[in-house]
Amino acid sequence: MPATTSSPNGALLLLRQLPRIAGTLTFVLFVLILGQVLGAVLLPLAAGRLVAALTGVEAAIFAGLALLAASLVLDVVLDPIRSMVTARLGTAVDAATAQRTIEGALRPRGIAHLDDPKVADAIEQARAIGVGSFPPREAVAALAGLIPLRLSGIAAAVLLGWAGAWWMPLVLGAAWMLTGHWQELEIRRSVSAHSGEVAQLRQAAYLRDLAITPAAAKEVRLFGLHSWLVAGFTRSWWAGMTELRRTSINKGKHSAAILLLLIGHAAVIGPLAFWAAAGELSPERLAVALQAMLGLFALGFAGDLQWTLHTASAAIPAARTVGALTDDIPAPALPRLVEGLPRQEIRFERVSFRYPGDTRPVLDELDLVLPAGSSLAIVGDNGAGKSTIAKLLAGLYRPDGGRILIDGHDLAEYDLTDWRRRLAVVFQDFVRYPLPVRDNIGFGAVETPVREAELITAARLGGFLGIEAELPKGWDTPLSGEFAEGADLSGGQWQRLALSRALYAVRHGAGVLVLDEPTAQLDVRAEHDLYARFLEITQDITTILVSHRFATVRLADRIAVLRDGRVSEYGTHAELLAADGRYARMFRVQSAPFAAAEGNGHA
Ligand SMILES: Nc1ncnc2c1ncn2[C@@H]1O[C@H](COP(=O)(O)OP(=O)(O)OP(=O)(O)O)[C@@H](O)[C@H]1O
Repeated sequence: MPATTSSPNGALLLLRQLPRIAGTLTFVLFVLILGQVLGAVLLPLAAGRLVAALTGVEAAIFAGLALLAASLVLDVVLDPIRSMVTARLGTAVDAATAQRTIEGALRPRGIAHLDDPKVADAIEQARAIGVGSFPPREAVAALAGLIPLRLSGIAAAVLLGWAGAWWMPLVLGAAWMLTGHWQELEIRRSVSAHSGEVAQLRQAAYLRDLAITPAAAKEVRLFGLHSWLVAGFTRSWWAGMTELRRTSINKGKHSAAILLLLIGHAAVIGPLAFWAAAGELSPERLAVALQAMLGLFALGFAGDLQWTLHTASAAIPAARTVGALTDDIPAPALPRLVEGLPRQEIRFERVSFRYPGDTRPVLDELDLVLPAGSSLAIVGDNGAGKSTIAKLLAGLYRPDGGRILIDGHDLAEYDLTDWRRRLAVVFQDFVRYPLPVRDNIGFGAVETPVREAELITAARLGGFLGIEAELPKGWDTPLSGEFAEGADLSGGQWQRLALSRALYAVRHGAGVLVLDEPTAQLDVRAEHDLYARFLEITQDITTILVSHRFATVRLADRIAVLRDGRVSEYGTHAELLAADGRYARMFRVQSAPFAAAEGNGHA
């Protein structure tokens, strides 16, 4: 999963990308910037003419006033337009950065890259959280301020050379540029040192979200976390920002910079004063030269503009890193799996797997066979690797060793797009989309428009039918209390919805159904109803059922017990009970309270 190394200079990268992101807007902005610079050039010339008028050259008054008016018009009239263009360009850059990040994060066929801390960091940074909520559009605004500043500094240098002497801008310009460069280096060092380790700001963002989003609202109140959250957020935020703002300049260099600038100015003012006193420099030229000399500061350190530019543009190389994420094998290079598989079996052959960064394998040369059209329940302790099997089957991770064979075809050698359409999976941590019910179910086959009849059939099989009738807008109710006429569901209702989504996918051609703890949140009746429909649901398809409930497990044709990364027992419910191994013991433990209750009832 190679990611190109990111360039630390986001500002340059931003400048290079601007014409590609929004060519016309960039062009307009640069024309406006030139207008602004022209205004800055005209101002000292106007002052010169006006001084000339005051000292007797009467005709100069008109030219002076005209130049002054032109300078004001360029500044006053163009400024709001420039702000508008800058804002629109900034929005375009934000959109392009977000799009690049989204595309890059979604590109790899698996999800292992999301477990890679480097990629996770780059994603955080590209989201512009890492560097203190400075979105890239602020870098565009800083750039739009910095470019005219620098150009007007160059223009001032030319004027100083013309009005004073050719060497003056060289001496003073060099002093400003050198001192500015020292500070720029400090800023860049600070941004690149801290943008990579943004733990404090990430922590602050997490605490903020805990406080303001519904997900944790219940527990935050129950545990009385209010003060803890506010104090924690404030501490992390300021710690992060202080770190980020720490652009300390070396004291020796700071003194040298002040001395250098003092010498530079003295070297210019001295001769100007001397020449003016000696009558060798006209008052007009003196006025222009002095104004231009003051204007040269624009070549030096630009404080917050530079800081914002480097901080806010840090998201640009990060987005490039994420945007450049690739798959090990480009998807188009892989052949497509034959349609309608499996017809014979799904086979895990000596499959080993450990999560990125983990040392302990979850699966260790696991062998497992599931005949097509039948159902298999997988049982095992918490953390045994049951859900991991589902993730590997969906190609979300690749095995480190061994093969997953679909009718003899190794999944690793095929384009997964078609295979994933064959899969309908309800993960244990399925997503609760805050979208209309219709979409929540329709996501099972997103490429076809949702038809009412299919929606109803899937909802009936999943046990959701009837719940929609109680919702404010029926099938079109957004499933979140945060929307007008929206509603939230109970845990069990969400589970029925997720099941309906998977069964909707089955009705659209998915031939393998994977249910990870499908009854964990169902009430007794709903669970019973599901069992009653189990045969109808799994008819003609291949089913994998992960469950801790033996009443669910025993519905399956075969059962596999997972232990130490391998299958330790395999067979029908009756066979495994007869074998009197671990399965039989677990079954007895779970059914004991019921057996006792029944016994008491009969007594
Ligand atoms: N994304 C991940 N990154 C690192 N480790 C993970 C990840 N997901 C799961 N694990 C680890 O892999 C092991 C197997 O997890 P898995 O979810 O497959 O277990 P399980 O058998 O489904 O457990 P349960 O019965 O609790 O649902 C666990 O030790 C877990 O901590």
